[in-house]
Amino acid sequence: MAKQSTQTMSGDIVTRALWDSFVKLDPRFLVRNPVMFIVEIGFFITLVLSLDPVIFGGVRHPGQRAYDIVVTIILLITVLFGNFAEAVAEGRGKAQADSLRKAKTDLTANRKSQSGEYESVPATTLRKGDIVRVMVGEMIPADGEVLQGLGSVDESAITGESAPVIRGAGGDFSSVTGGTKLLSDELIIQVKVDPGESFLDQMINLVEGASRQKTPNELALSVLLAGLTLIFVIVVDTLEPMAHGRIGIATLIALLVCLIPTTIGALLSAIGIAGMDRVIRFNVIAKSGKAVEAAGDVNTLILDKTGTITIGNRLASEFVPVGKHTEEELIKVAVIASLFDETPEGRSVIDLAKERGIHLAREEYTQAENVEFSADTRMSGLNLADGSIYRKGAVDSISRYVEEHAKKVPNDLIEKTERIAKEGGTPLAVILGDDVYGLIYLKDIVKPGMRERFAELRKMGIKTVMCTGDNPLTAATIAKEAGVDDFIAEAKPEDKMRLIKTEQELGKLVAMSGDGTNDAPALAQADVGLAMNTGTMAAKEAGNMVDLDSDPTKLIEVVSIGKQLLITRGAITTFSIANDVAKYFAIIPAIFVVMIPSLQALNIMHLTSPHSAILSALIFNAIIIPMLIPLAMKGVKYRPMSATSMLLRNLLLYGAGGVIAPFIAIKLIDLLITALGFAH
Ligand SMILES: Nc1ncnc2c1ncn2[C@@H]1O[C@H](COP(=O)(O)OP(=O)(O)OP(=O)(O)O)[C@@H](O)[C@H]1O
Ligand SMILES: [K+]
Ligand SMILES: [Mg+2]
Repeated sequence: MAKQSTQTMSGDIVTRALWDSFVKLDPRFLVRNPVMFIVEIGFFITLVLSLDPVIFGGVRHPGQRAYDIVVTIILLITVLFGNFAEAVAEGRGKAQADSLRKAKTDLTANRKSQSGEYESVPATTLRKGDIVRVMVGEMIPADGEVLQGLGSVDESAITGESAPVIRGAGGDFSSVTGGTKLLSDELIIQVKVDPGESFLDQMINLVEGASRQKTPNELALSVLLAGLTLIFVIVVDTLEPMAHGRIGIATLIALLVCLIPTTIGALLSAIGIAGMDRVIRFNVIAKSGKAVEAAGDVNTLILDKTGTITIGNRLASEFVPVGKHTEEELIKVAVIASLFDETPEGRSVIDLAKERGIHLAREEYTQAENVEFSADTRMSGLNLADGSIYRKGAVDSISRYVEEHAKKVPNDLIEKTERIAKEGGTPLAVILGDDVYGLIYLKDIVKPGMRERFAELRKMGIKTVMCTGDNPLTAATIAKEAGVDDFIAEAKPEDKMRLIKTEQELGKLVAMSGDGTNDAPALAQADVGLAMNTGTMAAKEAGNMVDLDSDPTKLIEVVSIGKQLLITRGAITTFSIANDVAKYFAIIPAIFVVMIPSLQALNIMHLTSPHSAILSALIFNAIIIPMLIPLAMKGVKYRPMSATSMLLRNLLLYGAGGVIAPFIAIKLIDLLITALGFAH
């Protein structure tokens, strides 16, 4: 979905946004944005004045109606520009929602009835708990979990990724999404959602902004802006009697609009929407704007070792016998322990054994009981019908198992384990019964460029913690090589949870990624929980973001996007307020020089007339909004650096820029309208 539309604004989006700018003039809608609402009220007042200049009393000046009309038009344009900014930001999401809706229409399902027969029903009638059968070539009718079967699924309607993915019963690849297509085999699926709550429905709501609520930060900023607005309303109101009617109502309204923070008021929601949109274009679904903001504030990043920091394709590269055992004996035991182990590690043991000339047929072991690998036991293997137990697993888990049977592990086990671990490899101990035969050396390498990325994160002030089920020595080697700040080894899923809680107790915001059901509690506990799309339903429900590409390293980019959102908002707020202050100095002297001639000394801008000063400022105030739309949408260019140097740099750039820009622009506009003869 997301990848196809990389353009910032397409023609369709702009046309729709232009129309929406007028729809959004509805005061019932605009009242949610106090700053722009005040501008709209000002517009209504000057509109009435344009019709009857003395409706509120006072005397009619020559040329006043023309002036009032011009002010009215500029005020209307100001509001429209603000609406346009928001509409453009929403536009891309709406276009995406339209294409997602197409994936939803008119699906039928084969639902299992009471009698056990399958009957064809519309997908919209499916309920949580229903069982459906999907045949090759059919669309999967609802979100659910595979109960039976294994097949490849085309998820491009949702992920935009054309390569099919494998989905099957059990394990962490069992969840399927409604609206995707089964390309091979047959699946029996249990429906996990009621109508309207599906992943696709949620995505449509999200990209469309229908469920968008102001985030706590946005709310705080809105209150601040409303407060500033109120102050200026009071200030301008008290000016009125001082001016003894010499300053017209339209001028006072124009002055007010110039002083209140219209720029950030107009762009605030566009910045937030664009931030979520950037995440979506990155094929990550953020369930709320709050999640994206939290990503920007993250202090601690928890990352898995295998597959995140390392390539993750851990392959067996050596068999290391211990004690009195030979390599051949070791290989045989290792192969039996791996016969039905479908993990990459398990398959690679079989492959290496074949290279060494040892091959055993699965068919001879159909009576055996397969013991799947789990992150809790950190072992896998086979129980034969004759009662013999074959296992391979983490050396500490295996050692504990052996010692529980009152046996001692061979003396050379520790020394050989250390050798592998110090090289950054994962040692797996292999046992038959309680007898340790030796080690499998699993090789894994750190992904290229990891060191640089962690250095960037450090510059942003983010601590990275590697969390792994591997032994402390391997963990230390990989941690050093990759350049993470800290690590925990021999970690079980619940240790991640403990780590998150400890960090949070220190006042830190924590981000993590995960895919398994046992990651779900930690994903829910983390401030940013990025669930993999291939993961279980529980994980996807617990996290506040879902990565459609299932790439755990994306957490790093998500944090950068969040930071960029916060920085963009800060930069435009600084610019907006600096602008307003500068406008104050530019136009106030020009206006009051009429009343108090000694103010002439302050009139450094030498604008043609009070009216042209006001109009120039008002025009600048309006056009700065569309000029900043691209920045609001794309975000301020972000370089990793510490928060303080970032703050200083932005204050300098956007603060100083915001002070200087209006002086130059207003002077230029004043010259232009003077040249055109509108300055009176
Ligand atoms: N297929 C397997 N059979 C037996 N033991 C395994 C298997 N795969 C991994 N192990 C062992 O279990 C340990 C824990 O594995 P787990 O997948 O939980 O963590 P990890 O992959 O080492 O680290 P990370 O949490 O970074 O992914 C591994 O370090 C390894 O010693
Ligand atoms: K303003
Ligand atoms: Mg793992």
